[in-house]
Amino acid sequence: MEPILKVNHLKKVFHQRGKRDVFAVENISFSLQPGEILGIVGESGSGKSTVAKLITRLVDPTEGEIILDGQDITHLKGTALKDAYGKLQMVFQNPVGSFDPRRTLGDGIGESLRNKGMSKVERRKKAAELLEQCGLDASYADRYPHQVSGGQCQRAAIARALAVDPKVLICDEATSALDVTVQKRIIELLRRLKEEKNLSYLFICHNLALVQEFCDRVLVMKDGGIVEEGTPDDVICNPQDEYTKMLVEAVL
Ligand SMILES: Nc1ncnc2c1ncn2[C@@H]1O[C@H](COP(=O)(O)OP(=O)(O)OP(=O)(O)O)[C@@H](O)[C@H]1O
Repeated sequence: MEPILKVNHLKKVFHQRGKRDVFAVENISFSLQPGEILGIVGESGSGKSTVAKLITRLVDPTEGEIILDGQDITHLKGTALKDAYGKLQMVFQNPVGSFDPRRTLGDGIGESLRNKGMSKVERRKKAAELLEQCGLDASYADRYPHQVSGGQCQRAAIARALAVDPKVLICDEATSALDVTVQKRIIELLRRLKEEKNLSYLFICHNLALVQEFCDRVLVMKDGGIVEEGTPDDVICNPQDEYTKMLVEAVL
């Protein structure tokens, strides 16, 4: 099967004026299959978020290529990049901060549909539908981000990500700010949506237990590189790499 996302020899060096360069991501390659949930773990600073930002082109790679659904998107710009990004969306750790505080959740969810030429009425209808798919009553469309709980806001953020019918969701610590029960419900929601919409997830998470429960495969990152890769049972229960062993022991 053709991977839905493929990353080849990706590298990112941050140049900082008057300071040493930061080698955040060094020559990493991996692929994500359709319908797969691929976890990325690693200690703080190992480069996980930079990988997400490179794939979503929030930052430009120093070297390497990013192939999304067969298309090389590494150097796309402007409208071409926007079009390609209909297939890929991101869900962040802090849902409240990811919405404009002066606009309702419904407006936030409908924003990306405006570019598709949808009328205001159609956008409202679609936002309500998406909220319901994500387990929230349609009336939440009229609430502001500060008027909902963290879990509800994350559901709205997932609804917003789904508005453009993506194929891949990148979840960067998407459940880390939520308490354990809410986290569990968001995971259940992501599981259900994956089946219903045939999504693939890149799931960046420092919680190894959650990765073990949720992911099909996991990459372990250290100092910008991948040091181990395999099923969560293999990597977490039987780590081969010394760093992975240390990471697993640290949470036991
Ligand atoms: N814009 C930037 N400029 C300079 N250095 C950066 C920049 N963004 C990230 N870095 C550095 O790149 C390295 C990787 O950071 P990154 O945020 O990808 O790590 P992470 O594994 O996601 O960490 P965490 O789990 O704490 O979020 C770190 O040393 C970080 O300080």
